[in-house]
Amino acid sequence: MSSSRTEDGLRLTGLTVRYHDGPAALGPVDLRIPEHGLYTLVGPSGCGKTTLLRAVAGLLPRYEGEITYNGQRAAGREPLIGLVPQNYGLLPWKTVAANLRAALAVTLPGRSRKQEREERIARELQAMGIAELSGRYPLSLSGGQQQRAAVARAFALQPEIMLLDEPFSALDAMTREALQRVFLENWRTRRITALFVTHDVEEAVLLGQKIVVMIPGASGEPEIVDNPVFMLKDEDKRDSEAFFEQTRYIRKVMRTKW
Ligand SMILES: Nc1ncnc2c1ncn2[C@@H]1O[C@H](COP(=O)(O)OP(=O)(O)OP(=O)(O)O)[C@@H](O)[C@H]1O
Repeated sequence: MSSSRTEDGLRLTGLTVRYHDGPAALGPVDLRIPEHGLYTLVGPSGCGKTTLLRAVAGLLPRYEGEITYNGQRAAGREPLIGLVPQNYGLLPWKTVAANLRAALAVTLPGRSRKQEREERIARELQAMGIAELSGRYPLSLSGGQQQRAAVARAFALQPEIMLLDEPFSALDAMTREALQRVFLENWRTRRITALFVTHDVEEAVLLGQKIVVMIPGASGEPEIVDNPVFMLKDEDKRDSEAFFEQTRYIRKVMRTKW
C-alpha cells in the first residue's frame, strides 16, 4: 500500500512556531500521518495543539521547519484542507446551508456546478443529522448543532486533509458519543487523512488509529501509541477490556511525561 512509503501522507519536520518572536509555542516537532490515516492528538492545555493545526492549515504567516503532503511542500501545491476550528468558524450572518455554500464556492466554483454544490450540501447535512437545520442561523443553534454544521462543512469540501480542533468539546456525554459515531462512519467512507485534537483521553482512544501524545516543552517526535481499540466494532469499543487498558496506558504516559 502506498501509505507505507515514508514520504506519503502529512509530514511535519522540525516544525517550530513562535508568536511575536517570543519563545517557541510549539516544537520543534516531527510527525507523520500516513495518507488516509486518522490520528488523534492529546496534550495538556497550552502545549501547542491549536498552533500545530494552524500551521498545517496555512493560517500562520511564519513557521520554521517543513510541512509536506505526499512528499511535496504544502506551500508548493497546497493540499485542500478542511479545518474544524475550536469556535466552529461559522459565519453568523449566513444560514447553515449558506455557510457550506460559501465554502464550496471556493473549492467547487462556477454556475454550471451549482446543482453539484447543492447536492453535496444536502448530503453532508443529512450525514451529520442536521438536514432540518439548513435554513437556521448559527447563533440560533445549540453548541452541538453548530459543531455538527462545522464538521459537515469540512466534509463537504472533500478535502485531502482534515484538521479538527476539539470539535465535540462542548457536548454532553450522550450527544458526544452519537457524534463520535457519526464522525467515524463519515470518515470510513471517505478515508480523508485526518488529525483530531482532543483533551479527552477516552475520545482519543475511541477515534484514533494511533494516538499522538504531545509532551509540553519536548522537541522531536511526540509519543505515538498504537491503538488496537480502533479495530473493534464501534458498539463494542467502550465496554472492551482493550479500551480500559488503553485509556489507562495513555494516562500513564501522560503522567510520566508531563
Ligand atoms: N496568537 C497568539 N499570540 C501569542 N501567543 C499565542 C497565540 N496563540 C497561542 N499562543 C501561545 O502559544 C502556546 C500554545 O498555544 P495553543 O493554543 O497552540 O495550545 P493548545 O495546546 O491548543 O491549548 P488548549 O488545549 O488550551 O487549546 C501557549 O503558550 C499560548 O499562550
